[in-house]
Amino acid sequence: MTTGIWESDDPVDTRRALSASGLLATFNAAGVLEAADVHVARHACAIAGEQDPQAALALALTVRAVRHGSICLALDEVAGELGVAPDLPWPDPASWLESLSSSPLVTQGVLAVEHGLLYLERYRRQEQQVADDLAARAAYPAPAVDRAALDATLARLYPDTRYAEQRDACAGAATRWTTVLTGGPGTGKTTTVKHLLEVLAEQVGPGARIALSAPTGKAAARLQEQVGLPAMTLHRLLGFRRDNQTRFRHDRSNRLPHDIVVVDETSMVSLTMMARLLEAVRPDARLVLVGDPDQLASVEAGAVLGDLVRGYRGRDDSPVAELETVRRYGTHIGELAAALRAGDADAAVAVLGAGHDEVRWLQASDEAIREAALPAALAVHERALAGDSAGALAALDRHRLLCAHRDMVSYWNHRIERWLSEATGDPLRDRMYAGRPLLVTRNDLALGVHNGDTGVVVLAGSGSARVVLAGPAGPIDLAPNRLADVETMHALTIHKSQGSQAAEVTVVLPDEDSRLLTRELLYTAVTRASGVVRIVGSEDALRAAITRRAHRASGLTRRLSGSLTY
Ligand SMILES: Nc1ncnc2c1ncn2[C@@H]1O[C@H](COP(=O)(O)OP(=O)(O)OP(=O)(O)O)[C@@H](O)[C@H]1O
Repeated sequence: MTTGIWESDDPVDTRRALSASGLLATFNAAGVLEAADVHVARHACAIAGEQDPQAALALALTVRAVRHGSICLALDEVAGELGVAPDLPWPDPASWLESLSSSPLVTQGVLAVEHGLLYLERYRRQEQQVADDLAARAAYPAPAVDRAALDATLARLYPDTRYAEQRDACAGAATRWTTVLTGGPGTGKTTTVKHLLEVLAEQVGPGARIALSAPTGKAAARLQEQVGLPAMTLHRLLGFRRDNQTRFRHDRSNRLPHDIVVVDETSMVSLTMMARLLEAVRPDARLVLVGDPDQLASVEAGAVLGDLVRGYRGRDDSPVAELETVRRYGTHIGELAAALRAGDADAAVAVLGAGHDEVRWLQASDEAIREAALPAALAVHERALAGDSAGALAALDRHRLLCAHRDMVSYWNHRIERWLSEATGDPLRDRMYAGRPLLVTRNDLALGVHNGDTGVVVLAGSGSARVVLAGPAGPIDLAPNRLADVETMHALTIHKSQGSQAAEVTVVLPDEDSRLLTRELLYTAVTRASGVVRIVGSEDALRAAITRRAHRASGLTRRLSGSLTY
């Protein structure tokens, strides 16, 4: 019997491509390919005049790989990696690859084969561009450095050797055009960014133009709050274009004017965005990429930050500065995060089982979730009814309930609304009830709101409902009917929580056999908490999460560590 990733006998399942035949139909029926993969492959083969079913299968699997976050596909590994259906008619990898090299799909620029890896040509080009731009930045004549000023400033910021890794990171950023600053929670990334900006602004001189940026509105708002300088989303920095979703106003022919560009939460930057950023930053501008490579990668394809860290490892000229020492002493969240990063399940179980107030482990029950989530929902509701926008937004950040799966998010959203209604006596009949926590799910340029922004419905003085969103430059107040794309946020997927933090976080683990349950997912969830983290789930689920890695194939690490000269 074949075991698919998703299997369905339902004839109206939208993942079934009913018009498919041959290999594509077989792999679709087995749950390996979804309808979208099949349709793209069939369409491209028809246009290119490719009739070989194995070539169509290779293309469909590459589309599938990109859909799952990879940049490319290793044909010799795909069957093993999927771990499914050994009795499916997988072609022999060597002859499959061989025949692909002369496929019209390759000669007509749909697919590309490089070093045994299969790419959609667009992603191969972007990956090469990222490697080339980084190489060009490294080869550009090094910035002129005022050594005396640098040494004096570093001595003032770091009077002793306690923060040597931060000092080295600042010194490196002064002497290179590109810096990749990495570290887990509480290792001092924010403090280092502040210091590094001081050092770089002094080196550039009066009037230095600084851009602070992050991939999401929420992350940009947090960066601005922490650093005390205006920050914006990467999309805004690069300049939205209404006519094109993946191109920006600033590019190679219209570079950003800034002398210093800092990007926070770089783990969330996709390959496409990194390519756009690198082509827009002037070669003689300092670029500082900050992030935690152990977190979940971007929603779109690529895990660029992790690739950069691995690709530069061991190179004398590496621009990577790793902060390894946790500076928030006594934090058990830090211990748990370190255990997760190291993949040490026993250590994670020990920290969680020790009964610390800061890190709690609860068996799954409605009561556990109710106790964790209801007080925060009540606090938001109370402030919202009082018309206190700032208080409601602050209460919103007190607690996050995080789940792996979207269906669990809607389940808990309904449960919490019911508990809230019972506790307050408010039937919450109105869709936009006071205290409804909101997550924006689509950018709206006209309103200045971004996918990922959070907010709350607040009762205004007139008694009418208003939506108040936490924007980078302060609260954004809107009439509810102006926001079409919002979801209730009593609970949130871990993916959507990336780039945000809350004082308390409750993580509901899915079943141990959930394919979403990976070390990166759990690590990302745990590191969203600044004060208290609760894990709700079984030991089996916890251990399964720590063992399973989120793998994203790309050739960037090899391009960076390979034969390229810098
Ligand atoms: N050079 C330093 N001097 C004094 N205190 C420091 C220094 N570096 C870090 N700290 C302290 O350590 C703590 C963590 O630092 P910081 O907030 O910069 O870390 P972070 O990596 O940005 O954390 P997070 O990812 O959780 O936001 C803070 O309380 C900060 O004040």
